[in-house]
Amino acid sequence: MDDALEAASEFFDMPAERKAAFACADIRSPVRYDTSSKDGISKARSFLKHYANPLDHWVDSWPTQPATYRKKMGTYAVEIQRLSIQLMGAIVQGLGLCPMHLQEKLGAGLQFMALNNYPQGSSRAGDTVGLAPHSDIGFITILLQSSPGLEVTHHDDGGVWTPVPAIPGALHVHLGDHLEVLSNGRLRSLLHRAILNTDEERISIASIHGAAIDEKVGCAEELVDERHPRMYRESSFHDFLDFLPTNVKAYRRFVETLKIDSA
Ligand SMILES: O=C(O)CCC(=O)C(=O)O
Ligand SMILES: [Fe+2]
Repeated sequence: MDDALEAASEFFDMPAERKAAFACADIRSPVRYDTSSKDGISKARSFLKHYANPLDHWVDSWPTQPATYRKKMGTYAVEIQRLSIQLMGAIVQGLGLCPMHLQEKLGAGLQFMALNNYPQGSSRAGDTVGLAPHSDIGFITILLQSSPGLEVTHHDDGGVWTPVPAIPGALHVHLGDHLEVLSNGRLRSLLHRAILNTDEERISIASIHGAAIDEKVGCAEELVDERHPRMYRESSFHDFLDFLPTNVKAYRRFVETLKIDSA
């Protein structure tokens, strides 16, 4: 975990032109660096996003500088992917589904990593939010943060934000839109955001785990019955990417757009 944060930090410390080599307007690009977001809120954040599972398929597109990047981030990615499968096994079992449900699909599934770099914030400039509220696609997100900044809200809390402490050696795990769909609404995806620290810059590494890029995710049949009608249409990660550019002005969780109108 320390090595992963160090690799991320060394990447962001590189001169702007080196990092700009990974800039790409196409959100489907396997590697993408940017210094701004389209939402008009997450202005201070810069990020590097890339796929990671299976590692040997993607690692050749990763940065070669800093020299240890591929080794350090690759080791972290493989361990986190393994952890995601263990956690998903427990979650699936907790839903009363067969523990083997999804195991194969997850092994060949999506691992999408977002390395985020937030500068030190200045409350005087009113610069407090580093990343606007959103939920993640995928089943679960495993997040590592160098210092506090992640905040979460319960759906019924009316916009009360709770900071997630940065405990050394701890990972934060939250649920994504596709787990809400899979569980037919028994679980809900988590709205979260990042705020800027006034005393230090911050790095977070979010690893999103889901079904393969083109695989449609729907409600588990075992969780659909007369008392629990199917609540969501099926969708893939690709469908999510198609939706993203349309979700700029008035943000909606992707999963909201999948709801089947029960009327
Ligand atoms: O920086 C953080 O703590 C949050 C990052 C995040 O939510 C994301 O990359 O999806
Ligand atoms: Fe997120």
